[in-house]
Amino acid sequence: MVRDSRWVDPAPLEVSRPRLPWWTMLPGWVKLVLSPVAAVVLLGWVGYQLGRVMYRYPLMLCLLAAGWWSYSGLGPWWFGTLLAGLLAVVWVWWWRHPSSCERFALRWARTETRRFFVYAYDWRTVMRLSDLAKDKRGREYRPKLGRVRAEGWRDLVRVQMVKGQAPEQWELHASGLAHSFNAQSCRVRVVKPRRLELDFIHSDPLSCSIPVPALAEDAAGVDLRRVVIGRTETGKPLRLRLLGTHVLTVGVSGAGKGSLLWAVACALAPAIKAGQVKVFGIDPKGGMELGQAPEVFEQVVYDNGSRAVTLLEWLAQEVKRRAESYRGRRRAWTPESGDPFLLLVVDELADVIAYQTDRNLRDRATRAVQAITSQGRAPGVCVLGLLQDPRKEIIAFRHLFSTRIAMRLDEPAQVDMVLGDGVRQRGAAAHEISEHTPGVAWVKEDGKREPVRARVFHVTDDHLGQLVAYLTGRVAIPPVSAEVVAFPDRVDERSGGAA
Ligand SMILES: Nc1ncnc2c1ncn2[C@@H]1O[C@H](COP(=O)(O)OP(=O)(O)OP(=O)(O)O)[C@@H](O)[C@H]1O
Repeated sequence: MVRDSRWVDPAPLEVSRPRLPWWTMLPGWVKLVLSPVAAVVLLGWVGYQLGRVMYRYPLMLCLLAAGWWSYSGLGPWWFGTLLAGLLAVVWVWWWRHPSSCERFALRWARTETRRFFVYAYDWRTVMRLSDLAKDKRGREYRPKLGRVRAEGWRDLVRVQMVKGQAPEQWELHASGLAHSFNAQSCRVRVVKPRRLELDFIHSDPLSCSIPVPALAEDAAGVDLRRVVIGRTETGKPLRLRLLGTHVLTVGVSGAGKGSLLWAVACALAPAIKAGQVKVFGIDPKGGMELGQAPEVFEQVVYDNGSRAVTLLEWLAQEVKRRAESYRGRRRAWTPESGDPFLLLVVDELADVIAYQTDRNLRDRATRAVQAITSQGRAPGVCVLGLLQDPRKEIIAFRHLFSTRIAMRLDEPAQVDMVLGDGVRQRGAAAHEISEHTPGVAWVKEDGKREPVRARVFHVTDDHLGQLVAYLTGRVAIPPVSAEVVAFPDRVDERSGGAA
């Protein structure tokens, strides 16, 4: 027997009604009149797509056409012979002249294959799964894949963002994008409104140390706006500005801060010798660093006590004196002013302005450094401060250093403190610099959006010997090489001794 026989309304039919394109509703004669226009538009679209493919993959298309022609026209033997001949030519070219082979053949081939098999192949899936594509009213808005350039160690991929997107969204997804496209890391750079360039990094071009070049002879070649102290990851010289700026370098112990300061000294050597640049130094570590070549300095102090503070206060006075003497005559220091350019190097700045236990000395040192950094740019005085700990309690006036260099650091928060907010998200991961690559650093100048990754020259004791010889005119004494004596064999403790 049926117990509950009440009538229940059937569920409404839950299927979406098919939507026909608008033009199917047009009357037949209108379709007839418009059909030539539609055919022209269709042909134009097909031509545009074909042109795009030919523009993106010229090498691949030429090779495919030549392969098809030789295989079908000449037969498999000829095809195999021509292919082997082509490979042999490329190999010999690469062997005899690798740079031109790389530039004109390998880079093209690599770019087209990586574009096709890596980026174009997976683009749609990766955009959807990373939430960078949007679905609105049944229409998908997907970022467009633009130009790809494979340089071997990195792929540069241009992207056109969808409307309403911000580069910050891409920065948040950078790590996921790197994994999706099998890269070690991904950096996001803004090229122009709506256009981004993604750097997919595959290997580190700065993994080998870079020797310091021979000392220049001519002081006229020293440009204080572009002092070359290393090489960037793109192979260009790393140019550090000293005139009109102050430089703060932060890195853990062993990050290579010493190399950086000696690379600056080597680059300035002709100007130091000619008296156009005078370098002052404070090394609170008892001279372990600056004491290696004291001849570079006009005056150098090996502690953080009253002598260091007196030097700082003298420099602060000099800044004021110059500012007064230039008043009404010139806006900023130039070599024609008659004064030398002054560079103050403070190794472990924290020891001078934070760790000094005598409060009076600490306050005087802090006031003097603040005075030099806030007023010294125009009168030709520059501070190069080296530091291990960038916290606010250690240095509250980081913003007065307009060039900041982050060498290897321990934590991401330290990178933000040194380089400023948002720079780490753009790729400047100084906390990920390997301990096996001392001297690698991220350089950020105020006014330039993009940080630069570079490695400073490796300055060895030999180079320092040459630098001292160059400045003093004395013959360089090669460092004494020690003979390593093997440990004696372990003596049995029971028989009366231990090795
Ligand atoms: N640019 C470089 N290229 C290759 N090796 C380097 C470079 N700079 C430094 N090194 C090596 O790294 C080690 C540490 O360098 P350095 O003493 O300059 O570091 P640091 O940051 O000054 O350390 P600390 O703060 O303890 O003085 C040294 O053995 C040095 O030879």
